[in-house]
Amino acid sequence: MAVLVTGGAGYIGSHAVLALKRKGFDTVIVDNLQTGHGGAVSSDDHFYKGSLHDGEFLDQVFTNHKIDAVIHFAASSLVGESVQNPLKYYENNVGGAISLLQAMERHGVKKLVFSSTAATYGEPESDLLTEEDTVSPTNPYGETKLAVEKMLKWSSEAYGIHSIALRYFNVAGADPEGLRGEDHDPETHLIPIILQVALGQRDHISIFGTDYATPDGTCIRDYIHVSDLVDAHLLALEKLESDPETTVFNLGNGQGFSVKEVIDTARKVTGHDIPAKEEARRAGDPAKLVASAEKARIILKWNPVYTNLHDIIESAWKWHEAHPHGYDQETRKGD
Ligand SMILES: NC(=O)c1ccc[n+]([C@@H]2O[C@H](COP(=O)([O-])OP(=O)(O)OC[C@H]3O[C@@H](n4cnc5c(N)ncnc54)[C@H](O)[C@@H]3O)[C@@H](O)[C@H]2O)c1
Ligand SMILES: O=c1ccn([C@@H]2O[C@H](COP(=O)(O)OP(=O)(O)O[C@H]3O[C@H](CO)[C@@H](O)[C@H](O)[C@H]3O)[C@@H](O)[C@H]2O)c(=O)[nH]1
Repeated sequence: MAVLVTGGAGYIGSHAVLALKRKGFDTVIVDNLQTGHGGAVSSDDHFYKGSLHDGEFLDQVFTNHKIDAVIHFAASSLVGESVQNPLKYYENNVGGAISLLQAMERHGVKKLVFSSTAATYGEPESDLLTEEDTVSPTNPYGETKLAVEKMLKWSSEAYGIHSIALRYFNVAGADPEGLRGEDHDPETHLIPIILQVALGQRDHISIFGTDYATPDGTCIRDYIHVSDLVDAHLLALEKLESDPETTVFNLGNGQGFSVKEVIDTARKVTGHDIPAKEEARRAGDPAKLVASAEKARIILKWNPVYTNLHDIIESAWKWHEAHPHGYDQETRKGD
């Protein structure tokens, strides 16, 4: 029995594949490499290059392998881009999930773990967001993820496809053994951009907005290490095995850091100056997103290891120093 990982050549998906294999699972990867990398796939992986939108392609994958469960990472996932091009997000995230669920239904696969997001909440009504808080996204990306969560609820009732949606807060860091890391092109995420400045690949980091209602005026986010994050997926698979209830969990560290605090911490980690320029707000950004992950800690028995921002940035820095051009120089498979 294998776990199908959609988006398994992407940042988080490739770390999940490693974690699954380290636990002895057989894995199958589906990815169209629109933002993923052949270099993030091992030569011995079952890798299918193609799109979720292609039902016949998915049928082939589900026919070739006995798939027991799916972890669905494949999506478009940039807040700012989603405001500029919302239909791309509805097409890829909602359309892709529909096509995947239809294929699962055709092939009798009943377990799904879904990458959802803190962006489903919108402007928070409380300091620590729980799964009970109001969901009211401030950007199309969050809307599409919320739409999929709702589809999953109805698909559970109608087709018996049970799922766990994991609402990630801001994911950062790299595989502790250095085998995978974060490489987006163009990079838009705060921590890797800061590290590109430290590497001398950019002159400065832009701080998007200094007039938010936060202590230093910059946005606050809850950063979570990718290894801790993927561990929760394995626990979610176990939970679906023993108790197939469709539900949602937050994944974060419960501690918020402002953009300025992240830059300061990166200066300490890297020993570089990292010049910063204050600029206008980026559309779609809520002021503050910090998780209560109590539900995951209690029910999934999830116990994150990297609870310190310094350690998370240090782990990302090690990968960036070792791979200053990301996966570019590395062997690609499946191109
Ligand atoms: N990075 C974060 O901080 C964060 C936070 C919350 C949620 N998420 C979610 O986690 C998931 C993974 O994010 P990531 O940062 O690894 O992004 P990523 O862009 O690195 O990975 C996404 C992968 O999916 C593939 N893909 C996209 N559309 C596809 C399609 N139609 N068919 C086949 N493959 C397709 C891409 O090629 C890529 O390899 C996404 O669903 C994202 O919304 C990420
Ligand atoms: O050059 C930059 C890049 C980002 N930021 C700010 O840094 C914060 C974090 O931004 P970023 O790293 O782009 O992450 P988010 O926009 O918070 O979104 C990430 O985190 C979400 C969960 O909170 C996920 O759903 C998204 O997929 C993922 O991209 C935001 O306030 C940005 O405005 C800057 O000030 N300068």
